Amino acid sequence: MRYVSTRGDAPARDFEGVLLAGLAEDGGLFMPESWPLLSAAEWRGLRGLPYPELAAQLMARFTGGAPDEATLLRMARAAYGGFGHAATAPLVQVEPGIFSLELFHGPTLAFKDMAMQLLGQLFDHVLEKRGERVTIVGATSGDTGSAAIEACRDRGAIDVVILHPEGRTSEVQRRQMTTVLSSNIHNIAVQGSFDDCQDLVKAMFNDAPFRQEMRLSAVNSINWARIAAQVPYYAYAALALGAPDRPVAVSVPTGNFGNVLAAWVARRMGLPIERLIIGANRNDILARFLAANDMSVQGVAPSLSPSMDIQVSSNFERLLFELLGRDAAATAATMRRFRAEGRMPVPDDAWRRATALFHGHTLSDEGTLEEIRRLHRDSAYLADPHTAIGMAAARAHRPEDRGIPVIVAATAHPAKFPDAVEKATGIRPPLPPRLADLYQREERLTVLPNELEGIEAAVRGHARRNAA
Ligand SMILES: Cc1ncc(COP(=O)(O)O)c(C=O)c1O
Ligand SMILES: N[C@@H](CCOP(=O)(O)O)C(=O)O
Repeated sequence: MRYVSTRGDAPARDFEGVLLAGLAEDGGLFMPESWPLLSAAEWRGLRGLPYPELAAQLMARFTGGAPDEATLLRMARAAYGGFGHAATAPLVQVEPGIFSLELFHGPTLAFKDMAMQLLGQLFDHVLEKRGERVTIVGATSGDTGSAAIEACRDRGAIDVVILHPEGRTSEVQRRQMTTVLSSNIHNIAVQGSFDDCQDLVKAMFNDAPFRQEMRLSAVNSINWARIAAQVPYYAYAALALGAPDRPVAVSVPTGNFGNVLAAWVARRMGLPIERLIIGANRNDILARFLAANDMSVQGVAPSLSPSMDIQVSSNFERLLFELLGRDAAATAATMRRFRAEGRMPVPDDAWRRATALFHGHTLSDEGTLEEIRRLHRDSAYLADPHTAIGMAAARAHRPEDRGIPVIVAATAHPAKFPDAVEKATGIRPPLPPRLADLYQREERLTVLPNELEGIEAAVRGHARRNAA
């Protein structure tokens, strides 16, 4: 299995090369050269498998034998063994035809653990095999950071530097990152937005000498391995609801477009996912694109669902590449114009193809609170603000055929956003016992302006051991 860049000007790599490289050298994102397709019989054969076995079998379709399936299974068992639910990702019926796929039973209480716990194992395996070290630089609006930190803390061959937007995460999210005092973990609060943090990360990757010197690697969903490891949970839910013999729809609260892209990949692999519904908060660039082919950046505004306070959705480039018929030169030119002008010129026929499958829905903060309240009142279900947006989007855009169930990605535990949940329901969800003293723990972080030079200097300081 080989991977190519969406911008067509970087060497193709194998899975392990893609894992370590993160972003392609031409600034593009890696995509499989061709899609692994499973027959209906093969999908049926996966029904009822425990989650780690399913994950290992599907990941093996992307690794091309390195790592092999037996190694992947060992990793998946280790990755998901510590989850707080025996099913790993339980599927809960919330109302007729609408199901919550709970992806928040991992150590940091958000869906990021589903991929990141496996990535921690993968990095260890590949780095040990090659006798190499890496410096992981990541951007977070709150959840990727803590999941990466938890997965990589105290690992000998990895230094981790996470950038988060100062003051724009929930307190629980910030503390989950900054209270990990392991010597290989470093948190930088950037005076800017998540988009600024993500730009800084991409700029570090595009600075070739720095990238080489620091041996940079990525844990954001720009790294294909993240997307691959998010595919199995959609298969797990769809198979449980009758796929491949029954179509399903999926609704995903969306920011960087990684999670919904993983559902799209599952469809590309042959699962009958009939509709993909995107929930957005006021930072609704994707919903505006779907409604009117208006992909224009308007500046990031804080909301009650801070993990989705994103305007530039990195993974959209992967869908664009497909919509443009895998024309890498056209993808690169479109991305250059988007960066220069803040507006993405998507050809009309490509936009129409996107709208045939994707539906967008925007919810205000008031609407989010109302949805949390409604879910609690009508279904006795406590949802975090991100999940609530996915639920509202599912109800608004579910297929007309009510026999098609909608799987809603429940992306965070309500205890990560206790203020919003309490405001809506009067209930303050408690943190699990292992995090009960989170508010008393010592924090360590550096606050820096949104300037590449200073951030690179900080990364260099933290990652000295990696210098070539
Ligand atoms: C809780 C939560 N929900 C939804 C999202 C949006 O997911 P994605 O960025 O993959 O679109 C995020 C951030 O990624 C998140 O942390
Ligand atoms: N919401 C995310 C933003 C980064 O997304 P990623 O999927 O690209 O890592 C976060 O919580 O950090």
